[in-house]
Amino acid sequence: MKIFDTLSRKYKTIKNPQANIYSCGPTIYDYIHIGNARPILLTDTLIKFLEFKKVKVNFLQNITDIDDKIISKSLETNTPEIELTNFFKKAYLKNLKELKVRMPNQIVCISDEIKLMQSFIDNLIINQSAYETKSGIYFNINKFKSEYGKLSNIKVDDLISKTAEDFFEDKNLKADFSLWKTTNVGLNWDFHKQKGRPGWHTECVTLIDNYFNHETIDIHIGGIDLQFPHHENERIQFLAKNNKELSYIWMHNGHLTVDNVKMSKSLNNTTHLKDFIQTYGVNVLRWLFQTTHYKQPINITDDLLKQGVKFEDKINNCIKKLKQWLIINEAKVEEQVDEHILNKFDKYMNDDLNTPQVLMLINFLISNINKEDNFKIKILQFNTLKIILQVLGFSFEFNLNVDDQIKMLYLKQKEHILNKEFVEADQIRAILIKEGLL
Ligand SMILES: Nc1ncnc2c1ncn2[C@@H]1O[C@H](COP(=O)(O)OP(=O)(O)OP(=O)(O)O)[C@@H](O)[C@H]1O
Ligand SMILES: [Zn+2]
Repeated sequence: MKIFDTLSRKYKTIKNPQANIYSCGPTIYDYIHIGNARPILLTDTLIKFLEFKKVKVNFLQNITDIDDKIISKSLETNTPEIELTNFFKKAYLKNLKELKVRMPNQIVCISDEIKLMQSFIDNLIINQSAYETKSGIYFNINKFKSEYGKLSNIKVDDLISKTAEDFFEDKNLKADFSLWKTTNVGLNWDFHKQKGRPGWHTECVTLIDNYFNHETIDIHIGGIDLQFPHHENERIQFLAKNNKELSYIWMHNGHLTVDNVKMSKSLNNTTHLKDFIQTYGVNVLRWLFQTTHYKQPINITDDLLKQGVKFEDKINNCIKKLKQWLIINEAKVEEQVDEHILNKFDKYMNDDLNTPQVLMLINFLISNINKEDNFKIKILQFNTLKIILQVLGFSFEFNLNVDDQIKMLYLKQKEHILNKEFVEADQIRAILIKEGLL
């Protein structure tokens, strides 16, 4: 499969029978919003497709439960950090369940691996890629001037004038980022005779380094806003410690926007995922993300959401009609699939997850199924549609088998309608709606 790699700015191919994948998880100081769900569902679609292709996936995700934003929220709301992060961790895991994602093989909270981070940092100090000052421990960018900035196409000299990293007098270079912050505010640990906590970039890279045995992973995923400084800083630390690339492919998703502005907590323009799911359901969200190539931004509008609801209705109606058709024609469901269409699906997905093209294929299949009279072709196409929808993570009532009693009721209801016995027909109608046949 071909995927665009942000580092080389080229398409790269995933060929191995096994893939190690890391996706930056959320910082848990609030409910996640639907923008945050974009990298989650991108990772899910990618993994479901790779597994469909029989690739064995090992997927690791972190949960950032040590962070400045968490400390601020804890102070603001007068809630202990641990209470706060426990609450939002539970909410996050519930979100993953509701999204019906392929769960990570491991989910690791940063606070459970502080020792690992300390030993990772010690490694960098020993090989002079990091240095200690009063305010903390910093990465020594001077040592990697030719490598640093490659992922985000930034030159170190430009960075020094632009960087937003806090400027501490005791850093060698303004752009040197912190691996460990000396502080006694918020949760902290003893390290090098000072109290402090790890920096965010070190949190992620340490997990990757440890859980994937210091080897280059296959795919690293995250939103485009993380490309710099977060991913740049992850990459350079891994390179400094292991003298290898962190990831073979860096995959970045575009933003979900509102009025063409990034959906973001700090801008107060978010819709919490839990609220979206309650109003629209997960299928509409998956559809929304698949309408556009994952690298492109998506601007969310009421009109777009209406189209998503229509898409879901269209599939539900197709399934209902097919069930009715099977009853009337006393036909049995068969297993065959349309290999030609599946090959097309494969081709589009192999092409850097071209989901917009796959959605067109789905629409084509639905209209074919609806108008097809030939029993074999109709079922063949439905089976193919079902596989495609499942790989894309959609949930529908795919089982076409109908209980004998419900079949009889359906036939009876048709008879009542024919005889103009509308009261009786309506009574049965309510049952049939409940059973998903009407
Ligand atoms: N509007 C968005 N569209 C797509 N992806 C997003 C959006 N906002 C955040 N992400 C992604 O969600 C993931 C989790 O990020 P993180 O927890 O750092 O979010 P965040 O930066 O706190 O969100 P916010 O920007 O709202 O403060 C990251 O991969 C990030 O790139
Ligand atoms: Zn990360």
